[in-house]
Amino acid sequence: MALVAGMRVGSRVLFRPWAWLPGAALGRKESAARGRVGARGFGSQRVLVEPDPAAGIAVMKLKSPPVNSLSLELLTEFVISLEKLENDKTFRGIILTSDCPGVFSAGLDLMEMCGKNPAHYAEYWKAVQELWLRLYLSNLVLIAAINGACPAGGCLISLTCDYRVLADNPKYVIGLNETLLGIVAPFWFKDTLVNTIGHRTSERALQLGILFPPAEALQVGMVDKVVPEDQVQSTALSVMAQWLSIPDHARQLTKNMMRKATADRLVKQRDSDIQNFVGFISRDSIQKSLQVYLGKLRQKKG
Ligand SMILES: CCCCCCCCCCCC/C=C/CC(=O)SCCNC(=O)CCNC(=O)[C@H](O)C(C)(C)COP(=O)(O)OP(=O)(O)OC[C@H]1O[C@@H](n2cnc3c(N)ncnc32)[C@H](O)[C@@H]1OP(=O)(O)O
Repeated sequence: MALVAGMRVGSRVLFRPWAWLPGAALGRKESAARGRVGARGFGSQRVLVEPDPAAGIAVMKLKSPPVNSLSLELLTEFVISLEKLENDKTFRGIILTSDCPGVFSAGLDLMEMCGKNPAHYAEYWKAVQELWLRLYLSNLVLIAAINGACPAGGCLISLTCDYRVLADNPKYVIGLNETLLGIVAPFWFKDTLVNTIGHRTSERALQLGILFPPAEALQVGMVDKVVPEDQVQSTALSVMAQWLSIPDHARQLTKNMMRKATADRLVKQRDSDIQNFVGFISRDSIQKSLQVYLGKLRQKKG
């Protein structure tokens, strides 16, 4: 077996880019929970996993009501489920979707970024980085079945997937809307977007914080297919079949070739990226902006 840049070619699991990342190792309890997934569903409180070993795929459903905001707990459970599937050779692909009606994910949990201390912000940001790195460089085919609104961090998660299917509902907007909150998308959010929709469209979308409705999302390439709501899952399954018809080793090496440089940019500066986040989010002006935004979200109801 040849070794290419740390990847063992000839076995199904070609690369585990996170294995050497600081802080990537799971604790003993979590490690013990790993193992073969088998045919029964597994998962955790916030991440449901429905395996189909015969097909070599699993459907992963985010289930953190009301809006799948990416709390520290959800991020942790997400990473654990992902690693379980990555480590089980039965699985070649994951369909990522939501169990919360009308929302794929509301993005990063604003409560994790408001009124906490620097140590908490650092821990939180490290978890956000970790999930992005694992998703972005995953060996598995990832298909996002986007069955709800998909702003900011929710959009980022979908952008790490190899293919995005969006339900045709005008409420299901998608984009990196950070500027609308008075915050700035970090460089690796930006890079992920640029790699998907190109520089000029990203520049406009990021500065204006555009949340694209389905037809526009399709037009700019933010998603690959828009289908009626009741066809999202079946479309994701047929797209998956097409991607799984490609030999794993060739597809995985190609994916790595396309994505590694982008991931490496973050890997090389994880600590400084955490420090930037902590410094930025701790500013009084940023805390005020987030509070105002949260207030508007709550008022919307009343
Ligand atoms: C000098 C340069 C330095 C650069 C350094 C850079 C350093 C980094 C900078 C920081 C970057 C940080 C990046 C952040 C990315 C993000 O993901 S931020 C999150 C953005 N998310 C949003 O804007 C979405 C907000 N939510 C919504 O729009 C809606 O909730 C929805 C469309 C998703 C769903 O609508 P609906 O079904 O009507 O539900 P709601 O009634 O609105 O919400 C229910 C409930 O949930 C609460 N909630 C909603 N979103 C969030 C969230 N993201 N986090 C926490 N909580 C959320 C909402 O307030 C309601 O709560 P209550 O029931 O009222 O208590």
